[in-house]
Order: sequence, then structure tokens, then C-alpha cells
Amino acid sequence: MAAAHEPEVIRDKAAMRAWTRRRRAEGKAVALVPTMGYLHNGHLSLVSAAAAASAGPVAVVVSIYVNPGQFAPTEDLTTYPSDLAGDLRKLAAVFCPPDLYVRAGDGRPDAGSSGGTVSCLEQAGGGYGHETWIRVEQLEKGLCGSSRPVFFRGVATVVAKLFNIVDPDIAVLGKKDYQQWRVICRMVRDLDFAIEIIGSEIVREADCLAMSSRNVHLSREEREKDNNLKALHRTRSARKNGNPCCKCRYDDFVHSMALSISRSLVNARTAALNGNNHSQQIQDQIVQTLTEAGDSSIKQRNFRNPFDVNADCELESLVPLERVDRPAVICVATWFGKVRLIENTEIQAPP
Ligand SMILES: Nc1ncnc2c1ncn2[C@@H]1O[C@H](COP(=O)(O)OP(=O)(O)OP(=O)(O)O)[C@@H](O)[C@H]1O
Ligand SMILES: CC(C)(CO)[C@@H](O)C(=O)[O-]
Ligand code: BAL
Repeated sequence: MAAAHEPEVIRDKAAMRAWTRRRRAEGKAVALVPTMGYLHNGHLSLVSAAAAASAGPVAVVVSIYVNPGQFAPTEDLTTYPSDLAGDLRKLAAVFCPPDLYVRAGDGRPDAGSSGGTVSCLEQAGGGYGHETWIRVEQLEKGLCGSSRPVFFRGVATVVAKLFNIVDPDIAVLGKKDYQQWRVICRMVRDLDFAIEIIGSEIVREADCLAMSSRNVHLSREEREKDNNLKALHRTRSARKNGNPCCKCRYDDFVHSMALSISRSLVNARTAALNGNNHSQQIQDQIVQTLTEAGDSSIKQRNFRNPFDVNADCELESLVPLERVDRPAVICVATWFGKVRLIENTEIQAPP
């Protein structure tokens, strides 16, 4: 969806509040789509869902802010992709604040303000002006929370800040980030935000890979930086593992491994719907599909923390289930080099 005219670009909090007041005075509902930019069609589907979220007129604003509070110092804050000029061409109204935090470095060591938990905000030394964090205590623990220790407190906090600044009636989040969506729903319920949260379906590439800003790091250019890996790939016949994309193009190879995530989820879902509903078996099957996706020596080098498979979780609480005998979600996370990709599939009506 391209903007037909120059987008309204709002950079500071007071102007954002004034924008919302004006839209309300015009009789419109206000819908917020929070993002970190580098927009793709998955993001734009959230904008469409926001525009259609009410029977009456809706003013949609997309926030673009790469939030240092949700990245640990070991994570990819500094390499997170960005293209603000390109993003603005796709939108009608954008809130892109240069910073959302009070910065007041006081020279304290990097112990963080939350029991030693340190995000890039605190590590930068200027984050001590901010010391209030929201924790959705149980929901934030498993799945992505177990490998990204500050992620959900950072997400919940920045989304609460965005809610307080934008003051929307509606907010749309993608189900690709399934746990994030559930965490925000729970925060809204528990803290009495008067905001309707909409979870929007996963948008995929033609080949089924879930769209994600970080997919750009699966490109040939990025991969070719790792000459060793490329050489290794050239000298090994990954074709022997039945990899259809592998014709000595490293990017095809990694891409096909990435595709194995969605393939594994389709197979798992089919099995569960056919009554093969033991979580452990479903999980084993997913790991097998991912394992078969490529040459194991490349995979050992290319995958950190091999696979993070959670077959299956109860839909809202995300509590692990032994069997898919009630509505469930199967979640997978894998590392491709420095990129962590996540995917999931919901099973709303198991047999
Ligand atoms: N393929 C997709 N389908 C549906 N929603 C999506 C998709 N990709 C992202 N979103 C949603 O867009 C919102 C903003 O996400 P974000 O800006 O982090 O993009 P992203 O593509 O998820 O990036 P990342 O590579 O960091 O995971 C989130 O609510 C996210 O769930
Ligand atoms: C919700 C969010 C915008 C908070 O920074 C981010 O986690 C994202 O883009 O999914
Ligand atoms: N899409 C969620 C943002 C993140 O991974 O940091």
C-alpha cells in the first residue's frame, strides 16, 4: 500500500498527542501499528487490518522505533536493518521519534536497573534516566523469553510508552511474533489499557518463508562475507541430502534451510490434525525436518543453539502441552548465522 501523498511524519511526543486529538475531533478512531521499520508486506498487512478494524473511519499511524530496551548487548541492535526513506514512501502517517527514553547517564556500572538484567539501553550508559520496566511475569519466561532475557520486558515497556503517547483505540500486532502478541494482550488486560488488540495473520513469501525484516540478512551479499562457509559449501555436496535448492549457491542453500522451518510446521500441523498429537513426537518430527534440510557440517557452523522447538503450547497461556488435544500453537525458532528466525502455526480445532 503506497501513500498517495507525502506522509505525515511526527517526530516528537507532544506532536503525536496533538495528532491523535485532531483525529478524534474529526470523529475517527485511532489505530497504532508498532514496528521497528524496514517495512515489508507483513507490516503493510497490519496497516490494512488496522484500517479495517472499525466500522467507522480509522486514522492509522505506524510507529518506527528500534527499541534499545529490548535488545541485550549480545544481540543485533547495531545491525538491525533500516530504510526510513523507503518506509516513508509506503505510509500515510508515521511516528518516528529519535529517542523514547530519558537519558541521564550517571556513571553507574552496567549492572542495569533490574537485578543485573542489562539491555542496550542501560549498556549505552545513558539509560539510567529510565528505570521503570513492565514485566508480564509468566508469559515472558518460555519460548523466546528463555533465549532473549531482556526482550519481553523491553517490548512490554516500550509498547506501554507508545500506548501512553499515541493513545490509540486499536493496536495491531503480527502473529508471526506470537508470544509478543500474547504478552501485549496480557499487559493490556492486566493494566486496564482501553485498547483493542488485534492479532494479524502471518504473511509469507511466495515460497512460504514468513516475511521478516531480518530476512535481508539471508541475502547473498551478507552470506558471501563468510568466505570459509562459502568454500566449505562449494566443496561439499549438500545435494546428497536431497536439498533441492543447493546448486553451489550459498544463499539458495541457506534460504532452503530457512524454508525448512515452514515446511516442518506444515508437516507437524498435518500430523496433529490426523490425530498424531503427542507433543514429543511432533517436536521430534520438526527437529528431523530441520536436521535433514542441509549438510550437517555446514549446519554445525551455521546454527547456534540449534533449534528451539516448542511443540505445543496452550494458545493463550503458552503453557506447554503433552498432547495437542485442545487449541494449541507450535513455535519454532532457529539461528541462521547471526539471524534468529521465528515461526509458528496455530491449531485452533484439534480432532
Ligand atoms: N510476516 C509477517 N506477518 C505478519 N506480521 C508480521 C510479519 N512480520 C512482522 N510482523 C509484525 O510486524 C510488527 C513489527 O515487527 P518488526 O518491525 O519487528 O518486523 P519483523 O519483520 O518482525 O522483524 P524481525 O526480523 O525483527 O522479526 C510486529 O507486530 C510483527 O509481528
Ligand atoms: C512491538 C515492537 C515494535 C516493540 O519494539 C517490536 O518488538 C516489533 O517490531 O515487533
Ligand atoms: N519482531 C520482534 C522484534 C525483535 O525481534 O527484536
